[in-house]
Amino acid sequence: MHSPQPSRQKLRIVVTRRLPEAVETRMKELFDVVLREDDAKMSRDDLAAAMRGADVLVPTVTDHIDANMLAQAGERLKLIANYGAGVDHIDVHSARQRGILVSNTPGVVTEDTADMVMALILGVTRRIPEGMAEMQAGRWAGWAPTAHLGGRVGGRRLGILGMGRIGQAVARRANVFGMQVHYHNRRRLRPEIEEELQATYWESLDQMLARMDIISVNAPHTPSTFHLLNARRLKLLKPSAVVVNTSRGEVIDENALTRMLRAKEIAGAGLDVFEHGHEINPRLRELPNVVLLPHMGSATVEGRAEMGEKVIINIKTFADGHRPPDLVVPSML
Ligand SMILES: NC(=O)C1=CN([C@@H]2O[C@H](COP(=O)(O)OP(=O)(O)OC[C@H]3O[C@@H](n4cnc5c(N)ncnc54)[C@H](O)[C@@H]3O)[C@@H](O)[C@H]2O)C=CC1
Ligand SMILES: O=C(O)C(=O)CO
Repeated sequence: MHSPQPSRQKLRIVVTRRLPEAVETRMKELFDVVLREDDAKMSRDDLAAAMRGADVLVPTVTDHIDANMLAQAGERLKLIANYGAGVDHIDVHSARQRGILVSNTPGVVTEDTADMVMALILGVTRRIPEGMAEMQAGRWAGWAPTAHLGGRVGGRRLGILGMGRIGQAVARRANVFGMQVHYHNRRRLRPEIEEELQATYWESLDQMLARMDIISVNAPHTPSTFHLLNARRLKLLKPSAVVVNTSRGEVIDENALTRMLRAKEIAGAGLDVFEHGHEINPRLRELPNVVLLPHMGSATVEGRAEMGEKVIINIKTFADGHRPPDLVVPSML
């Protein structure tokens, strides 16, 4: 579909953030690459300039590449090789219309992010941050039969919203913890996978929400999932329910969730991602029944190195005139 590209050395690669050192070293060996000296998020103007000067841009989730930015990019940009699995910060449709390919790094983030889902579930249900705060403040007065009581996760009904790579990895873990796995997904899984995951499918998201003890959000942020968990749907949850989100903040109406947590209409939440990036609703920070993490679901040394390797493979394959293996096409979204 694309004419053969100029050789690797001739492609100018521009990276928007600092990447793990080994990844940057490998990129320098392989490509004509412009790396960052500092690690601040690029301003819109700097990002626009980076896009104009690159054959291949390597952005991250903090770079908002909308139709307007793409319109200013000029003719040079051919590939956006995203360092990350989620691509909701890139207007993939506009890129496609302009003949700019988009690739991402799926798969290598799966297990680490699923681990973090379990950490959030346990953190909220077993009240880990509250216990830690007590220890750090020197307030612990010793073991007591009625202190620090949380809820047992074994036997609880876990509803996974978005049963893709990460959702399925969460299901495997949840089975080991003795939870009952339920899911809602755009498409139902094949029977043999459902059986392996011991997962019950709900065609109706509303019906699933009303019956779950814990909800894990693992569907990507797309136009069809924006505020999928809106005030109306959040109200369907049991007051004892816990909501965990490691996908993207925009899938949940954060203000509605905050209001309901404050009113104890939802028992707790574990959030790794927020509706407005790192600007989180300040009221969330005041709540004891909430565990907040700074978007660190995929943050392992191993995972971040593998994400870099994936980016490099996508660029190399493209530079050799082939379709990048992790090409994102609008119909996937
Ligand atoms: N917190 C973190 O550090 C990380 C967050 N992520 C986020 O997790 C998301 C999911 O990643 P993967 O599991 O690898 O993606 P995936 O594409 O394998 O799975 C997503 C699933 O959601 C389903 N889905 C899409 N729209 C839906 C809808 N409207 N209703 C129900 N289901 C819907 C899809 O059919 C698919 O099965 C990424 O898009 C990214 O935003 C990914 C990695 C790390
Ligand atoms: O990969 C992603 O989508 C992330 O959010 C960070 O790893």
